[in-house]
Amino acid sequence: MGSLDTYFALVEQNKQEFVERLREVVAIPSVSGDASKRGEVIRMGEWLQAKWEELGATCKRVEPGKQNLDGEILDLPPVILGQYGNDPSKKTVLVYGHYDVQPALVSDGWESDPFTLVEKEDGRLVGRGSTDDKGPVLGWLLCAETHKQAGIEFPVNLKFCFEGMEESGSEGLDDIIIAEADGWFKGTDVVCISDNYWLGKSRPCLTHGLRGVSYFHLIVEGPGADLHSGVFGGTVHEPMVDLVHLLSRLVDNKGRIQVPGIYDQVMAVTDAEEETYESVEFSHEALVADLKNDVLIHDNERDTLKHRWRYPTLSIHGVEGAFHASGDKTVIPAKVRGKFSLRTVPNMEPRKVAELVTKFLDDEFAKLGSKNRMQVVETHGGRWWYSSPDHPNFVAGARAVERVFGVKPDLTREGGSIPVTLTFEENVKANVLLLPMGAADDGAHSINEKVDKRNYIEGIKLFGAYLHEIAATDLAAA
Ligand SMILES: NCC(=O)N[C@@H](Cc1c[nH]cn1)C(=O)O
Ligand SMILES: [Zn+2]
Ligand SMILES: [Zn+2]
Repeated sequence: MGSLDTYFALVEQNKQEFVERLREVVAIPSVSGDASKRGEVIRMGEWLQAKWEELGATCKRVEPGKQNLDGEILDLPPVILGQYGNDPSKKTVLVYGHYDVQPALVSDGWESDPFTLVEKEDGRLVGRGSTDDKGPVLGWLLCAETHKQAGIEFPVNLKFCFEGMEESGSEGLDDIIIAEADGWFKGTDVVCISDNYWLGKSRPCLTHGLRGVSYFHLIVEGPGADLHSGVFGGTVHEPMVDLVHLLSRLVDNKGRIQVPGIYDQVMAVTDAEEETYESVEFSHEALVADLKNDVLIHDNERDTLKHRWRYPTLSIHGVEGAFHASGDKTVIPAKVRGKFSLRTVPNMEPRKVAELVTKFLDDEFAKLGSKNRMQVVETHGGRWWYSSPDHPNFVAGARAVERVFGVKPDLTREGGSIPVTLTFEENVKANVLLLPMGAADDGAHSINEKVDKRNYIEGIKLFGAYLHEIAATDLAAA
């Protein structure tokens, strides 16, 4: 039996133990966006470092500094850098993941406590972070542990970079990557990130593109304090009325962005690209089932995918300062802050996007003739990423998928953003492969987040198979 088969057999044998390990990490509520949970985020980073060190890895804990979260000054969670193996005759693979999670409350609609992993009869492992991104981050550790347990030589040198702020803008991480590009990350041959999802539920994929994000706040303020609508309605310019008007001008209800010039920067669809949509496994039927209702704009799968992968979109997220509680408060809010973001694609320039959006809103606001004050602020952003799926890193990933699942992977792009991907590619100067573990219906960021036990266990096998394939691949053929 080959060493990889021995590895697969041991992963199978350890299945239930691996579920228990996931239970242990899900139980640490490492919510980076919640100041009261900062200690838990740090504890999660320390847990990871300790486990890797027990296994024999060398780790470095890097402190990204401080953060001002709603007026509270907090320590940013550590970035855990690691090196497992240092054999000059082996290739070096750098893996990235995040150990923080999105907020989760039972009152959001969870069927059970989000931080207590529940194994369902249908194979779902339900818990916050199970798929995003604790399952994959733990998967790399279990892959290394299982090799050791089986007495199989680890096929590569593994470097890792695990952060605790991904769900809150990866504050401080870019600077660390740039500073360590010729330090800790020196000698990296390829990078692998497991932090996205299959296109459907049955066929694995390799991902070679991400959209960027440009996030804006649109602030409208007028009177010095909230007002009584019976006394002042109809006699003052209401900030909320101005804001609602401006937000409504940004995008139409077919998803078409109304900001002039936005589509000018978008790369045209080529014949070669058209062909790539033919073979992917994606159906509206499954998508509608996940959505629970048919709210789709487009009437065919290809257009839906194009609008997820390769066209820009604009979403309106919320309004701070508006009355939102139950009951009927007759208030005129004095200051409101609308939040929206654009997902950006090749070849959109973030600076140009901000310029176009700001000019459009300035012009629209001027048309209102309002005496309120309006301001547009870009609060955070990340650039799009696109890479060729022909690189040997992807060839190794595809071979690993075939070995574990017996099928060729879909080649996908992702509608979401992982800005750090481009930071690694540009600074570490190595090809990046996105190798997801979870399925399309995992519900990352949503209620009842899950990873299917099959994806989790086969994903751990996939990570091992990928590392063995990398060891056997001629990367110089790039
Ligand atoms: N798993 C990737 C992911 O969900 N990324 C976030 C990144 C982000 C951007 N702005 C705030 N977070 C995404 O929304 O795409
Ligand atoms: Zn994630
Ligand atoms: Zn996430």
